[in-house]
Amino acid sequence: MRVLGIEGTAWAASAALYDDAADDVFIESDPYQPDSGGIHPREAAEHMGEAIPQVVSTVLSRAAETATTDAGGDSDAVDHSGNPYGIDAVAFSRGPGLGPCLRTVGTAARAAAQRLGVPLVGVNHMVAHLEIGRHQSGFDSPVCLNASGANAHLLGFHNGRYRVLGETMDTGVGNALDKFTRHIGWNHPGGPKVEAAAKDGEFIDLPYVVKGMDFSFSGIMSAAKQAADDGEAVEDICFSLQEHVFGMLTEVAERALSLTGTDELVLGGGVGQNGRLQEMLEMMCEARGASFHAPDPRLLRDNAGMIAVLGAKQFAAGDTLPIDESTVDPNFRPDQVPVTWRADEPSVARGLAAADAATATQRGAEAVVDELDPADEGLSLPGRCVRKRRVPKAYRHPELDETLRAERTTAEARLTSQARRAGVPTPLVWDVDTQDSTIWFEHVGEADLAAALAVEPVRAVGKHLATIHEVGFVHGDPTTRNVRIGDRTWLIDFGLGFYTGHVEDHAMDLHVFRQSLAATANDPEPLTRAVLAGYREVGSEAVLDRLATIEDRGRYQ
Ligand SMILES: C[C@@H](O)[C@H](NC(=O)OP(=O)(O)OC[C@H]1O[C@@H](n2cnc3c(N)ncnc32)[C@H](O)[C@@H]1O)C(=O)O
Ligand SMILES: [Fe+2]
Repeated sequence: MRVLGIEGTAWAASAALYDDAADDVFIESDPYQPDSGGIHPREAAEHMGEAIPQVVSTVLSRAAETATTDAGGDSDAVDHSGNPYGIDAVAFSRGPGLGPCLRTVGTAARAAAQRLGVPLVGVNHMVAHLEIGRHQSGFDSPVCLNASGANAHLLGFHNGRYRVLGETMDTGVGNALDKFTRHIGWNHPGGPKVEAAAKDGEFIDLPYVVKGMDFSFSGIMSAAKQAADDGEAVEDICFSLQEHVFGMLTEVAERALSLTGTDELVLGGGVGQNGRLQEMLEMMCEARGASFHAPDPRLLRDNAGMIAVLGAKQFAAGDTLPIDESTVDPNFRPDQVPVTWRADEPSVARGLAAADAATATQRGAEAVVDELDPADEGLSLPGRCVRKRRVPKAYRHPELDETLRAERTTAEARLTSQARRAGVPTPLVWDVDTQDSTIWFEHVGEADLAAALAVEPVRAVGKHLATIHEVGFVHGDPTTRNVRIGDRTWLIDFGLGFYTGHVEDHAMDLHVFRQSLAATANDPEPLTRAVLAGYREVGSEAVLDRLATIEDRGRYQ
């Protein structure tokens, strides 16, 4: 099967030919390069108008040549399907992206499909960014980190869709870097220039914001611009931006591996070309015994090859688009796509129960937790005891690593006790060593909630979250792995918690929990209702209203 792919969501006017028999991808691209500043949507669309016909024509010439070559000179062996190129379908990027660019590309794709007399396939650009990595790696059901210009998110296949496990709460990662470089007068794209300048930089402290598997770049970008205005060396800012921003992405990727019990990670998106980001992800995966795959740069940045490859999978699954239903969608979210081509494949969370049962030592996203004999630790305690140690993360800059481990250990010890005083079941804290980022806890519960999801404990989590919010702090990472179940429902792991009275922060806490349910539950609906019902028992209606707004912002499903 041979598919013509067309891409043009923002800056890359690109066409490609994918031949599944040879697993060969031929790509022809013509990037739009603004003279100054960032991408101007109108200029970019004009570029698409001129460049798309040319790149398509180059790819069609190639298709014509290879159609006869493939046949070994015997043209009868080629199914020309009414065209001389042996092309079976035309796939195009339907969104997300810049409206004017998408419309130009949509028109070109419809025209090509009609001219060739083949079906049209509408591809989600984000899903294409991650499917290309899965395709190349041969992984079963990986967690996918998409680090692109306009987006940044973690996705995993579950219940027929790519679920958003976590994502940026504001700008995409590439756009964040590009905004900084624009501020200091560098033109688009800024990412590669940041990478080059970072080589000579030294570490300065910048904001670092993760909430469960979600994260935010607005604070760090303002701080970076301010640092430049204050005369800090640009190399130092670039170096530190990479250490913080990619540290955040690597941390949330690790949390997603831990939550889903998966040991496969693939990278996608233009920022994925960054050597430091790849190095961090590689180191993180190696430390936890996971496999990591980053596609070649030509398939990471925007390109039609990834559109053609996913287009071929969709076409094989019968997932084609009638011309009169083929309008583009600038806000097309990855979780809106029915994943027709993976119908019976395993969920990203397939290893959950097994991973949970595996060992007495639990390797969470940031700590190693061991059950131990208190006497061996020189402690005289009445019951079972676990030791939680935040191990240094080799991928993280040592200074940042030390700060985060110390802050989180302190926060965890303090908030675990405070939640308990507010009436929320949490383990007793036996001892704390902040130097060594270690806490000794009372052992609680029989299993993680993730391993045995049920309505009653989920309702209790809703109530517990409302209780701590009323006292004035958030948990920060309330996933189904941070809840222990047994005769009661305990909250654990308050390391990302902080004091706040803001409705937005409280609602984010609930949102993080709901996201973790959607990513791992077979039937998340009743669980979602239960957590809201539990919250309503003690919490404020304003928080529930805000949750609806947050989820609307991202149009979560
Ligand atoms: C919607 C779609 O149009 C958009 N695509 C996009 O923005 O192009 P993409 O090729 O995926 O990513 C481009 C971004 O990738 C950054 N970038 C490229 N090379 C980089 C590098 N070495 N280090 C850091 N960032 C880099 C650029 O600065 C730019 O922000 C998206 O996928 O979000
Ligand atoms: Fe992209």
